[in-house]
Amino acid sequence: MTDLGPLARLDDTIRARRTADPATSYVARLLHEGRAKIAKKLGEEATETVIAALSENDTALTAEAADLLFHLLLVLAERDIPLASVMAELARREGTSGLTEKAARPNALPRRDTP
Ligand SMILES: N=c1c2ncn([C@@H]3O[C@H](COP(=O)(O)OP(=O)(O)OP(=O)(O)O)[C@@H](O)[C@H]3O)c2ncn1[C@@H]1O[C@H](COP(=O)(O)O)[C@@H](O)[C@H]1O
Repeated sequence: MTDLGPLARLDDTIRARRTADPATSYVARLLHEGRAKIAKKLGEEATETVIAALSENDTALTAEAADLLFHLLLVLAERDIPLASVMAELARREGTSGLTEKAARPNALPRRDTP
């Protein structure tokens, strides 16, 4: 099973930094700048992750994935959504194929594999 320890620890650190001095804490500074700036930052990191995903550079993709997770935790912290809630949602989905779930949606159209 994946060790979520470091992610949970980082989440605790981020939430503890909410009241830190923006002059000495990146987390505090970004939170101080507000929701729009944090969301924009997450978008930038997502784009950088996509670019890295399309490259053959595993080191770059690993680093961008870390940046993306870090900024996602910031977005959640700013909204006061516990990481545990996201984990619980993933646990709820465990064992349900994405294909099965999608087909069961109201108004789901039959899949067309050919154009
Ligand atoms: N994991 C991280 C982490 N990952 C990335 N970053 C910072 O996220 C920022 C954004 O990355 P970019 O490459 O986009 O930086 P940039 O281009 O200079 O950003 P912009 O000027 O475009 O806004 C950088 O300053 C990185 O250093 C992080 N900053 C902090 N942490 C963790 O958060 C903890 C608390 O940090 P502070 O709040 O700074 O004490 C640290 O101890 C770390 O564990």
